[in-house]
Amino acid sequence: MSLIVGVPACSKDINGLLQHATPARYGAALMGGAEAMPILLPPVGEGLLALLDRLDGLLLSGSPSNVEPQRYGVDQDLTPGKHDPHRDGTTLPLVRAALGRGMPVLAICRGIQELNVALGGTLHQKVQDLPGRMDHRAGEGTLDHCFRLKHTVTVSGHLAGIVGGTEIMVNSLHEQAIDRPADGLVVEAAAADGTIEAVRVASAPGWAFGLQWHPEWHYLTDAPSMNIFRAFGDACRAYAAGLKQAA
Ligand SMILES: N[C@@H](CCC(=O)NCCCC(=O)O)C(=O)O
Repeated sequence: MSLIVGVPACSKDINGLLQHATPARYGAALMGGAEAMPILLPPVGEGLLALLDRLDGLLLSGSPSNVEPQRYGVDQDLTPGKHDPHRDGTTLPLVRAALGRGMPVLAICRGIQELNVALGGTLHQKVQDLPGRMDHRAGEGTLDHCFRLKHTVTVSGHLAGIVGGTEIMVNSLHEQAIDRPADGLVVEAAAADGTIEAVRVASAPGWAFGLQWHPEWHYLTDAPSMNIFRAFGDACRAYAAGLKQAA
């Protein structure tokens, strides 16, 4: 039976109509890399938790929108107008519930930021404005340019075993990043400027990682990216089998 991985959508105004959407490449990487079927989850809030029994994994995708700062106790909003409260109101409770039941979670870019906030951590709102930090934004140009492998990250722990090394090149398309990691998160990748690039949810019973970069963009041509999706698919298969055994 096919694995089913939930992908919460963003709430976007497209041509004057409120729509639920996420880039198709996340589903493509789930099918091609994890051998799982993606199912787009509308960002309708906590009611979505009722679907968790039907899912074998959860992928939190990237998005140009930022997590609302008041959700991590910060009043000053440095990116007004760049938020998606419907998505925040869905992904934060959803990822907590998924982690609690040991469901595999792969959180990418905005996803790692949601993961951290959901578990009680905080974010930098404009990393490029911090002293000593690189500009982690994509810059201008074609999509291939924006998603190019841009800087190295030093990888450790379980993730180093998954990607097959302790130093890899990653793309970089973000202005926000983890400031204070939530309790229970283990940092397993960092950029040379100290920016946290990956975490493992050590406090979760299941396979759960957050990545600040986008492995879905390179999953066909970059071994670390493919390894991440294969490991996620293996974790989802084991989770699904375990639930069947438990049933
Ligand atoms: N908005 C956050 C997260 C950035 C992010 O997810 N970038 C990817 C957007 C492009 C895409 O997914 O197509 C931040 O800026 O830190």
